[in-house]
Amino acid sequence: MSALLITDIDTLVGTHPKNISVLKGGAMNTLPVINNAWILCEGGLITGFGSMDNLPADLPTSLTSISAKGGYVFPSWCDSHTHIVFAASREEEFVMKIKGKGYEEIAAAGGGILNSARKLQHESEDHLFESASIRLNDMIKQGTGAVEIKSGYGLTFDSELKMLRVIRRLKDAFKIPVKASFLAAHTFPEDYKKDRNGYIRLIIEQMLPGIANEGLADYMDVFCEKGFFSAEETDKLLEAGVKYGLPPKIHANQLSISGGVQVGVKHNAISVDHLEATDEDVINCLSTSNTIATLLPSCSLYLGIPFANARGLINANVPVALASDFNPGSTPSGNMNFVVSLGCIKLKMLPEEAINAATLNGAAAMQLSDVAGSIAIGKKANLFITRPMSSIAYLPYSFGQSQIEKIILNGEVN
Ligand SMILES: N=CN[C@@H](CCC(=O)O)C(=O)O
Ligand SMILES: [Zn+2]
Repeated sequence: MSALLITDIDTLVGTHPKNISVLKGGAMNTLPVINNAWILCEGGLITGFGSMDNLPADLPTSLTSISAKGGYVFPSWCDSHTHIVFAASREEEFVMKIKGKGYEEIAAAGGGILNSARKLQHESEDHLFESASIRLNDMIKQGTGAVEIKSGYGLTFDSELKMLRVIRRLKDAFKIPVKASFLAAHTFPEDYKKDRNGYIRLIIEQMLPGIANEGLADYMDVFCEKGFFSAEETDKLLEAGVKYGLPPKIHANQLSISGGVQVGVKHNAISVDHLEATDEDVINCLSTSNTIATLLPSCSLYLGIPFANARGLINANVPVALASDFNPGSTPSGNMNFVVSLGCIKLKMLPEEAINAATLNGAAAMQLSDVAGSIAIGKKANLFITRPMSSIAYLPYSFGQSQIEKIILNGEVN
């Protein structure tokens, strides 16, 4: 693999000191840059960067050199919350929503997650891998360079493991870091609607040991929400997950104050995600923890539900991450450029805050801060080069349009 040198970078963005793994509160507004810069990648890693005035003379002999032609270079987006393994789209529900039906109503009528679970049961592992690969390639073209993917459309022992095996294949096949979350507790399958404890036992006594045995998951996820899993049920599930070495990353407070944040924090969740419903207790609870608040503004936009209180969280010194939530029901989009724009437009995050939330804090929400999320020596050389832009703020400002010209993965132009 030859080394890659990128020169003539108008602005190299996100040159945080390597020891900073997550940004909280006021620190989220600090986005260090180098103007008129170069960056060197060797062996798939960032091995040097600096100002063009100090371009080293002793460069590797086998070197590919490209000019950024006055564009900006960013660390790739770190999308820490997705559900991209699914069997089929759900545009029939999209039309129901246009006609006025709500997310909970559609779910109660057998749509929603159960609809996706029905569609996934008979889908082959190969087919799921192929369709998820197409989605992941699209996301990479839009600047994503690290991703978390959830199970949760299986809801049976075989189908949950099938989903997790697909995620493992994605881990092996793609050049970007991929993390897997086990989300059998996404909803109660039809057969267990009247036997909730039975399903929880199935997860704890059969699925978790099976998954641990094959090393298929990195995290335990639960949809803690009215009509789905209660705080008490979530507590039990997270405790079991921790016993099998799976730290929690959970869905909390999407539709109501569910108690999920408090339960997540109790079990040292890496992140609690959604938080469209938030009150003072939730913010206070997070502000005294190390748990990241992962906000998913594309979901709010698509479902027409409230946007999370990013300002309240940042003001309370909580680390905030932004992610896509790409899934067939509530967010059929994995475009992180758009997520960053929504972070600014609807969550009132400053461009620097939104970019940090979608890079370094996204990496932290996948425990990947040592390899991704900023421009630092030794991190993976997953980057994107933009067109020339007038400022950093132009990126989220030009919403719905891509400024990305080139994708670099593992130090190679893609
Ligand atoms: N809320 C739970 N899970 C997904 C939606 C799943 C679906 O509707 O298929 C989410 O994060 O939005
Ligand atoms: Zn989700």
